[in-house]
Amino acid sequence: MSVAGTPSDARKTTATLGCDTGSSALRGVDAVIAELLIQADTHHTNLATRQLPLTACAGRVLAEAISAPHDVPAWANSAMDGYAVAAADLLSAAQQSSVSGTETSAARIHLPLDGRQAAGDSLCPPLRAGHARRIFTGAPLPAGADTVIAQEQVMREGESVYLPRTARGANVRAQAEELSRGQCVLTPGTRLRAPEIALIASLGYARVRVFAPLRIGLLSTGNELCTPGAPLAAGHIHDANGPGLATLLRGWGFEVIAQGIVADQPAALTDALLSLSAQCDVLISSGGVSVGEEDHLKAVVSTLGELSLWRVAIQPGKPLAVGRVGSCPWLGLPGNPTSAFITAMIIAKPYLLRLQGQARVQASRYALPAAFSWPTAKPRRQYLRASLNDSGHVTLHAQQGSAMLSPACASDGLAMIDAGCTVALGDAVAFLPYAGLLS
Ligand SMILES: Nc1nc2c(c(=O)[nH]1)N[C@H]1C(S)=C(S)[C@@H](COP(=O)(O)OP(=O)(O)OC[C@H]3O[C@@H](n4cnc5c(N)ncnc54)[C@H](O)[C@@H]3O)O[C@H]1N2
Ligand code: MOO
Repeated sequence: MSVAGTPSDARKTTATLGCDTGSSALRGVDAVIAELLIQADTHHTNLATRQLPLTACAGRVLAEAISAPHDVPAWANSAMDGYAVAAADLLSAAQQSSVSGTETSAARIHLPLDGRQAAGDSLCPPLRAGHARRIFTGAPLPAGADTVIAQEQVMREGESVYLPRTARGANVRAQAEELSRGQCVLTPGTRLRAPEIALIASLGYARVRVFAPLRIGLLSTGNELCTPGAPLAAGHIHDANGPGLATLLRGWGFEVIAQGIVADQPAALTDALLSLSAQCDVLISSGGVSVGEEDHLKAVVSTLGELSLWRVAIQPGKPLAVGRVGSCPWLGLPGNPTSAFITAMIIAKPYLLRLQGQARVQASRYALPAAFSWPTAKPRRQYLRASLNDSGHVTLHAQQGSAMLSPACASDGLAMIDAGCTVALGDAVAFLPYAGLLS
C-alpha cells in the first residue's frame, strides 16, 4: 500500500477533494478509537462484579487474577504410552551388552520390567534400578525414572523389553514445566473463551469473579422503519439494523435492551433515550445522524446531555456521532445498514469491550497480498467487503454500497485501505476476518 505523498500532502489532497464535502474536518478512525478507549478506561472501574460458576462464564470478562494453586504439571508424568526408564540404566546396560556381545542390534538395550503404571494409579513405587516400567500417557513418572520410550519403538519379550538408546528426559512432562505454583496465569480483563475456561478448570477452580455484562440500550430510528414480519406501507422498509446490531452486541457478550423502532421525531427520541438511559450503561442508536432535516438525533442528544464528536474519516460510516444522554454514553451509528455494522465492529466494539473491563480489544488484522488494485486515494479510510481466494490473496466484492447487506454475507471480512493510500496488485493490504469482528 502506498500513501499519496507525505502526511501533509495527504491532508491537502483530502481538503481539495470537492466530492467529499467537509472531509478535512473529519476525525481519523484510530484517533477516535484511542479517545473512546481513554473514556472507557475512566468509566469501567465502576462495573459490578459477580462470582459465577465456570459453566456460566463463557464470553464474560475476568474481574480477578487467576494464579496457579499448584505446579503444572503437579508431578512429572508420561507423555506417551510406553516404558519408563532411567537414562543412566540405558547407558550402563548398553555398555554391558557390547562387552558381552549378546546385543544383536547395537541400538537395543535389554531391561527387565518391574511393573505397570497407569494414569490415575494412586501408588507409584520407585523404579527398581536396572529395570523398565510399563507406563501410560498421563501416569506419574516413578522416582528413579527420567525418560519414557514410546511403545512403538520397543520390542517386548515376556516380562522384559529391548529398548533403543533414547535421550534423557524424552517423552516426560516435567513437574512445573508449564506453570509454577503461585504464578499468575490470567489477569483481570481477560475475556473467557473456551481455552481460558478449560485452563481455569484444570487449576481446580469451579467459580470465578467476572464483570456483570454491560447493559446496552438499542434503538433503530427512522420514520420509514417497520418491524420485520409486519406488512410494509408505501415508502417503508423493514428494520434490519435492530436485529442485526442486537445479534452483534449479544455475540460480544453484552445484555441488550432493545427498544425497537423509534420515529425520527424529537419528542419520541427524547422519551426513548431518557427511558433507556435510566436502565442501561450505554446507548446505541442507528440512523438519524446525517445532515438531513429529518435527522434530529444529534440535536436531541445535545439537549439531553452532550454531543462530543460527529463525523469520522471512515467509509462507510462517516456520520458516526458520539455523546451522552445525562451521564449515559451514546453512540449514534449511521442508518445505512452496512455503515451501521462497520462502525459497530470497528469503532463501537473496542470501546464497549473496554467499558466491559476487557484489556485486549483490537481486532486481529493480517497483511495479505491484494488481488485487486485501488488506484485512487480516498480521503476516508475504506473498509471494503472482501474475501480470500485460493492463493490467500484478498479479493473485493463487486458491490460495496453502504445500503447493501448481501455483500457482507458473501464475504469473509474487511479489507482496510487507509485514507490517502492506493493499492497496486500484489501489495500487502490489511485484512480483518469477520471471525475476529463478529465474536
Ligand atoms: N447530503 C448528505 N447526505 C448524506 C450524507 C452526507 O454527508 N450528506 N451522508 C450519507 C451517509 S455517508 C450515510 S451513512 C447516511 C447516514 O444517514 P443517517 O445516519 O442520518 O441515517 P438515515 O438517514 O436515517 O438512514 C440512511 C439510510 O439507511 C436506511 N436505514 C436507516 N435505519 C435503518 C434500519 N434500522 N434498517 C434498515 N435500513 C435503515 C434508511 O432508510 C436510509 O436509506 O446518510 C447519507 N446522506
Ligand atoms: O459513509 Mo456512508 O456510511 O458512505 O454510507
